[in-house]
Amino acid sequence: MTEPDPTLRAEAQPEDTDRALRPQRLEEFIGQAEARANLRVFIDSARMRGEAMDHTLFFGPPGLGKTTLAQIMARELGVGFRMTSGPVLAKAGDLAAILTNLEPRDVLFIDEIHRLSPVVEEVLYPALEDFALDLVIGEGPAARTVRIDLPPFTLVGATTRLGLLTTPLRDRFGIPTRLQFYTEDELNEIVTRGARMLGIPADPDGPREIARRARGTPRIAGRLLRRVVDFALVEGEGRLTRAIADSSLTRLGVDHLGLDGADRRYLRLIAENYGGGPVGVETLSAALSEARDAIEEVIEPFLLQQGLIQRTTRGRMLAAKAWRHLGLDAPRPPGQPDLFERPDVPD
Ligand SMILES: Nc1ncnc2c1ncn2[C@@H]1O[C@H](COP(=O)(O)OP(=O)(O)OP(=O)(O)O)[C@@H](O)[C@H]1O
Ligand SMILES: [Mg+2]
Repeated sequence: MTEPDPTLRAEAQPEDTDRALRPQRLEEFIGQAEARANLRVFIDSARMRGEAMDHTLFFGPPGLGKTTLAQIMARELGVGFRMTSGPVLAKAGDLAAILTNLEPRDVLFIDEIHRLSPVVEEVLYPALEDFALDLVIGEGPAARTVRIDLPPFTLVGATTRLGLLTTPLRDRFGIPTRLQFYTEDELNEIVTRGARMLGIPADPDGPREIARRARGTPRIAGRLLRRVVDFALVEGEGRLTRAIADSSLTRLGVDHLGLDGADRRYLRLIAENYGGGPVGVETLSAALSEARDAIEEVIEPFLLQQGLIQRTTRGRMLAAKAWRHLGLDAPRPPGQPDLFERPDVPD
C-alpha cells in the first residue's frame, strides 16, 4: 500500500477543508449524545437566567468536534465568539487585551489550552473566578496591584491532552466534557449528510464504507468523503458506491479498520523490532521519527480504543487483534505452552 496523504490525518489544518460540513446548531450535531444533552440543559439554563454560561472544557482526540461545539455554544447562547489558542498567548498582556474587549456573556474559546504559559495562566485564574484582572503597576517596592472588573464571560477551553492541564486550571471549569470516538452509525449519518451537502448521489452502503474506515473521527470522515467524491467523479460514474469507496480508500492507504500508513508503521515496529513489546513511547518516537506528542495524541488513542494495543507501566504492547490485523503470529511467551493451540482430541 502507498503512504497515505498526510492531509488525511486528524490534526487541524490551518485551512479547515471541512468547514462547509460543520454543523451550525446543536440539533444538527450528530453523536456525543450525552455531552449534547447536557449542553442543551446548561445553555438553556444560562439563557433563562440571562447569565454567562459556566466555563466549559472539551477534551479528547483531534477532530472529534471540540472547536465545532464551542462555536455552536456561542450561537445557541446568542453571544459573541472570540477565538485564540494557548501557544498564541505569549504574554500576560495578550490575554488581558482580549479579556478587556469582551462583551458581557461572550464565549472566549482557547484552543490547545494545555499550552498556555504559566504567566498567562496566572492572569486567567482571577478572570475565571471573579471576572477580574489583577494588573501590576510599577516595579520594585513601588509596585502595586490594581483590580479591574471584567464583563462576565464563558471560557471554553479545548485540549487533546487533559493530563497536561494544571490542577488549578482544570478545577476552574464547571463543565468538563470528554468527547468520545464516534460509532460507525454516527459517522454513517455524518457522511450521508455530507454527501447530500456536496450534491453527490450515494448508495446507502457507499457512505457506510467511509464511516467504517474513518477512525471514529468526523474530521477524517469529511476528508475521506471528499477524496472518494473526487474518484467517483473522475474515475467512477459520479455516484458514491461501496465499490468506489472501497477502491479509493485502499488507494489512499486506508485499510478496512481505518488504519493508515502511520498506524501500521507503529504496529509493525512493535511487532517486528520489539517482539510485541512492552516498549517505551520515547523509543517508538525515535524509531518512527514522530514527535512523542503526535504518537500519544493522534496515533495511540484510536489504537487503544480499538483494542489493538495496551498501555502498561513498562510501555506499549500489541494485543492479539493487532497481530491478526498485521497477518503475523503472536510470539509464544518463553517457557509457556501455547494456550491457543488446539489440544489433540482423540475421536
Ligand atoms: N458531530 C459532528 N457532525 C458532523 N461533523 C462534525 C461533527 N463533529 C465534527 N465534525 C466535523 O469535523 C471537523 C473537525 O471538527 P473540529 O474542528 O470541531 O474538531 P476538534 O475536536 O476541534 O479538533 P482539534 O483537536 O484538531 O482542534 C469539522 O470541520 C466538522 O465539519
Ligand atoms: Mg479544534
